[in-house]
Amino acid sequence: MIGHLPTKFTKKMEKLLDSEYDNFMASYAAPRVYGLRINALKLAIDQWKELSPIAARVRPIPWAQDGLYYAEEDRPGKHPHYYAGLYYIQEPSAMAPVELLDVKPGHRVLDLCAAPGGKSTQIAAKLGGKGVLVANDNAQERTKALTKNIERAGVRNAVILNEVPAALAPVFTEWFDRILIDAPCSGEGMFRKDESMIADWEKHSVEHCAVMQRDILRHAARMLAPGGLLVYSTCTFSPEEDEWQIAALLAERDDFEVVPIPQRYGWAEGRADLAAAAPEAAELAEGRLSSIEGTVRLWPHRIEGEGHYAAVLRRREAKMLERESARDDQREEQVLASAEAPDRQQSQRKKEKLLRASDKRGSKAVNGRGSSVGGRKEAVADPDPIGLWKQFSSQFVEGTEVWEGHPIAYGSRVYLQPAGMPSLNGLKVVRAGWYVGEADRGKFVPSQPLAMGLSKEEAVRSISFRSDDAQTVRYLRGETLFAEDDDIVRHEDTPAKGYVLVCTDGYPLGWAKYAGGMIKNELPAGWRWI
Ligand SMILES: C[S@@+](CC[C@H](N)C(=O)[O-])C[C@H]1O[C@@H](n2cnc3c(N)ncnc32)[C@H](O)[C@@H]1O
Repeated sequence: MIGHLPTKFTKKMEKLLDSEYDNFMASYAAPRVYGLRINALKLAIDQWKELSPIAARVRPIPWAQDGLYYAEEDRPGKHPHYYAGLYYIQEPSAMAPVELLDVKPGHRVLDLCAAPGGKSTQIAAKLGGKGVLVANDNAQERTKALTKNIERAGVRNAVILNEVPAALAPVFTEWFDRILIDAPCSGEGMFRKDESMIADWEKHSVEHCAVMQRDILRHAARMLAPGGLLVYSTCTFSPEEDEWQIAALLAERDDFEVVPIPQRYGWAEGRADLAAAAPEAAELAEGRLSSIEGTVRLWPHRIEGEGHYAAVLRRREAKMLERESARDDQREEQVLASAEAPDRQQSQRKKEKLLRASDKRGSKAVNGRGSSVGGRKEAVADPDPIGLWKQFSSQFVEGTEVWEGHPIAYGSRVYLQPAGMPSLNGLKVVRAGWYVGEADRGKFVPSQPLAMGLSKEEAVRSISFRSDDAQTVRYLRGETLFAEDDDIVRHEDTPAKGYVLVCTDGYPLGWAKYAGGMIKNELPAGWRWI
């Protein structure tokens, strides 16, 4: 492995690490560690341990509340609990940034570079269903995995967008309490986990990444409410992408300050000495430059995890300082005018195209993915999808009257959108909220994300198989199952026939339709066991 590392990289690291260099290089020969994070939206670690065959072999990840190391041979991605969204498989160091973000239920949180959604699902668990998660990624293809991961985790209060930060900033100015920038980076910290990152590193230069990061940070700063926190993280070691980015932001924004991260778990402090070489460092007072020591570097030779960098920044309560306003606003407008115009025009053109396509089909949501629910035929436009949802939910779902969020319709699809969102007009919206289903020929068809976001108790009809029962995998493979009326858990006055929530160990996997002893599988093809 060490032999594959580019010389340019090893030379740079030698200079950076000095006496620690040999230990660092030795870490590439050490086996990598594996992590999963229990989804607190569904259950607590202790509850999962009672159900899981691998519970005896996991160990806590010190810096992550619900994080656990597991043994590679246990392959938790091949267990029904994974399909039920009981955990997310995530590299241990990658769990650190959200722990630093201090998310509380009720916050408005932006995950600006969110795909495939590891940190979004972690944020959602910390919100506990209260407040708003806006998960965004500028890569359309990657928002598919993001959406599926958020939906599998049973998140009810997320809006998923596919935008560039410049398009979001005017819509969400000073709107968020918490912002995470898990920035696209040169990925030097991931060389051990994923060797393909080495080829990428040689292709995408550190300088190119640094320019992108600067742009992302600048727009993110506009979206943070005074008093709010922003966490900036990368999985790379290059100072240009780490400490330099923080130096540049501090130089540009007097109202931002570093919140020092306590040195624990073998984490190392950020390198103010390296920040001093940033082009903007000369504009920084000594105290602000040295505050960059309060950021952290996670080195693979010091911890059980891959390489990472993280900084916590607070926007002070006071409004932006006078000095900044005139000159910087002018400059920012110029940057926006040049960067934003093509993006927004393109976004508007794309949206219009999607809406035209949607009108033609008369049924599809603005996400433009054109996927039908449950592999069925396309839905037929219905004049009142929200009315049909209300009717459906009053019959099939318990307790919706206390749910947060309000129904909105895009074509025939219905979403529950978190309260208080600004208008999303003009933005590329992948999910306008929790996608609960769609109207089709006067009926409401519940969605897979609705199933995943419910608890067993909320469905008026359910059936649960143990995770080691062959029926569970058969359901996940899309097969028809057989049962008796008495196997369907329901209220006395509810007939056995109809939609039933299929669960494993009590946690939802998807819908089926029960009639006369047959459980007809409604699991969409893309959600099946592979
Ligand atoms: C390190 S990955 C994020 C990983 C993710 N936070 C997770 O935990 O699963 C960086 C992401 O940033 C996205 N990205 C790159 N440039 C972006 C931009 N200008 N705005 C928003 N997202 C961007 C990439 O598509 C990529 O998905």
